[in-house]
Amino acid sequence: MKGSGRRKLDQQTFMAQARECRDKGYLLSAKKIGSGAFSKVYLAHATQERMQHNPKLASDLQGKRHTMVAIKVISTAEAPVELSCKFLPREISSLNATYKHLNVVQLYETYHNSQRAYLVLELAGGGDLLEHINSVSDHRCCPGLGEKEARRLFRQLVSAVAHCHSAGIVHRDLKCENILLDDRGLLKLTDFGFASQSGVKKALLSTFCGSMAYTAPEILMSKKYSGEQADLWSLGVILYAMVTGKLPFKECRPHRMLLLMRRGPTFPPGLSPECQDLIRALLQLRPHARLDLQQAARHRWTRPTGHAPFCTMLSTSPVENPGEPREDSEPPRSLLQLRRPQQLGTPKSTSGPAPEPPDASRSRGGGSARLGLQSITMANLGVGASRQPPPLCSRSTTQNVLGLYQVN
Ligand SMILES: Nc1ncnc2c1ncn2[C@@H]1O[C@H](COP(=O)(O)OP(=O)(O)OP(=O)(O)O)[C@@H](O)[C@H]1O
Repeated sequence: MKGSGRRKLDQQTFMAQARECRDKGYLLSAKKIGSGAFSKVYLAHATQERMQHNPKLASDLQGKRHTMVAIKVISTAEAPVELSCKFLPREISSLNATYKHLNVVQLYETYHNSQRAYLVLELAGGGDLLEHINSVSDHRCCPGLGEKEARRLFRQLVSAVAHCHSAGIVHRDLKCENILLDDRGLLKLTDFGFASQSGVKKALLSTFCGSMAYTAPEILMSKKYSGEQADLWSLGVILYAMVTGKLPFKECRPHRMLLLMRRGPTFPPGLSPECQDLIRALLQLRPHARLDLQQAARHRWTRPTGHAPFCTMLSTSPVENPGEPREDSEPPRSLLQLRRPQQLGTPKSTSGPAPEPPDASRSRGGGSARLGLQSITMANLGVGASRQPPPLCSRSTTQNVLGLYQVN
């Protein structure tokens, strides 16, 4: 279709979406604040009438003193059937199960027709953690966030993940792109499309999920795994990315990735020994050897001497815990500044052959990532043998987080 024809169709689609939202009590703005493979996320306003009919929305927006929400519009008619039948229901039920925590994006309501599904979400207008790390790195002319800010965000992240786990939800796709910030600098965990309901039995899982750079070794090895322990590994990768502006292990080929994991992370000079210790304790090859969430929350880096105890942090009750004030001087970013770098907009597919992502480590799993892994075991990776000191980082293993999207 020619450019003008495409634009006209897009306009008609948008008008239809705006009408459908208005009928439900939301005023859709033309401001697109994000997109996925089959979804677009718009800024919208809830009408007073809608708030009167939706107590979740009313209580939350009154506290925030605005009427803005984010509406995620999913083109179910165009998407693979798996999305409507599997990933979308999973996302909705996980968001319902994790309602309500200050650091997990809230789902206010959903509606759908034969063409589209709509998710009315809490607005997190401060961009994602990846953008934040990159912009702070540029600002400081030094990769990564300062440890003080990283600690503030990490505490909120641990709290969010603990809340999900206590609600029986394992995320399985924890990564910087799935962590949003709001205008107050509060962290909001999102994108539960790969989440799994672990239930009471906490059965071991076997599906390959997530993005390779954040994926736990046991998943790369196609082992049955505990979703909780796999999430802990991803937390270690995210913390490393926050404090260094880089990924600890960067390889497209799973077997090479496993070798890097076995060697362990290397750290830039100047990073505190406490922070290094916490990262190492999360990035343990043996899932059982990883710190659990309670231990991560009590670790001396997370809660240095003089910090108020953070006992409310791991509260399992589904109520808001008090947010922590921003300690850093980074000003909150306004919605007007919200944008995604061009290269982040590459569509991702939830099934079938994905359009080639800019970097394979960003693509979401799938069978191909497991090829050739069957013969790799903890034993031949040398787990348990004494560790060699990690080699100096080479460029390929310490790619700047931004660089991830520039590699083909
Ligand atoms: N609640 C929100 N507030 C602000 N922005 C949001 C919100 N939810 C999503 N976004 C923006 O929209 C983008 C796409 O959202 P999301 O990742 O949920 O869509 P998706 O269809 O699951 O994407 P993918 O195809 O990558 O899985 C996010 O990266 C983020 O920038």
